[in-house]
Amino acid sequence: MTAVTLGPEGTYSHRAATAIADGDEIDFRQSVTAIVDAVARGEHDRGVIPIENSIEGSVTESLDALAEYDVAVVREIVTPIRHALLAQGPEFDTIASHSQALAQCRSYLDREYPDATLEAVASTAQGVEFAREDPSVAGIGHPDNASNGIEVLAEDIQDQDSNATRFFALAPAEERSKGGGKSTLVVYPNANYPGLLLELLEPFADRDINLTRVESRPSGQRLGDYVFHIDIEAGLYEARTKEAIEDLEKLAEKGWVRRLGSYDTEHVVG
Ligand SMILES: O=C(O)C(=O)Cc1ccccc1
Repeated sequence: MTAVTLGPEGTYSHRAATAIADGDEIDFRQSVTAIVDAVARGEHDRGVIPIENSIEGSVTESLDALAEYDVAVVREIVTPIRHALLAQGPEFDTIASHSQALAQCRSYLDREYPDATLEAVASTAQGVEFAREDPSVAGIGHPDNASNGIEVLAEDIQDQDSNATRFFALAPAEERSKGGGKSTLVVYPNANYPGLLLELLEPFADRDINLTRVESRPSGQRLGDYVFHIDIEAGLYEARTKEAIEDLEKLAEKGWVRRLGSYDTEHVVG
């Protein structure tokens, strides 16, 4: 098996991929969309992408890629995120990291480095690479990225100690599993009328199925038109889930319903 995740080496996504990869070869891409594309094309057996953070919320590029490409979600990995400030030394004026990491450390950065320029780059490890090449740049990432001239200037700089991120392990669409305690669906109703969202959620409430997440993302078709991402606490194999999705499909007859798959949550210590 081969896996693909966000690079370069040392990203949080890489750490999550390593935790589930069983020694498999891991390849890297510069964006979440490129990872999902590689799995959809069958270039890799597994892809690991960040989905949601406890401080900053959804990784919108991931949600949009899951609505666009036909892939399966086969595992969910939750891991604590503890950020360090990494640089060649204290003389830097720019802090480069993934937009989620910059946002997760907003209070610390405002307090300690109010004059620094914040630069969003492809990943945390990419920011550390830039810091390795340039003493005027610092990165934010996992402290294990400190090596080859980079030191840890501060640890645990995230705004909340409980900072955690959910990652999905993706597989080609035909490997979709119906077994597991949770499932993810993407719904595009292609309609807009009073009570639509209420109607979309009723099939689950009526069958006592708990929702763990509802997110709306613009469909890109027109302003005010949305795709909904729904996580439920039930497996696709269950009769109540099948019935709820049949109701959902009737409501979304002008659009579509995609079952991304069922899985169990795995907690991995960072
Ligand atoms: O850039 C990384 O290291 C990633 O894997 C994305 C990310 C960024 C911040 C917290 C969790 C995941």
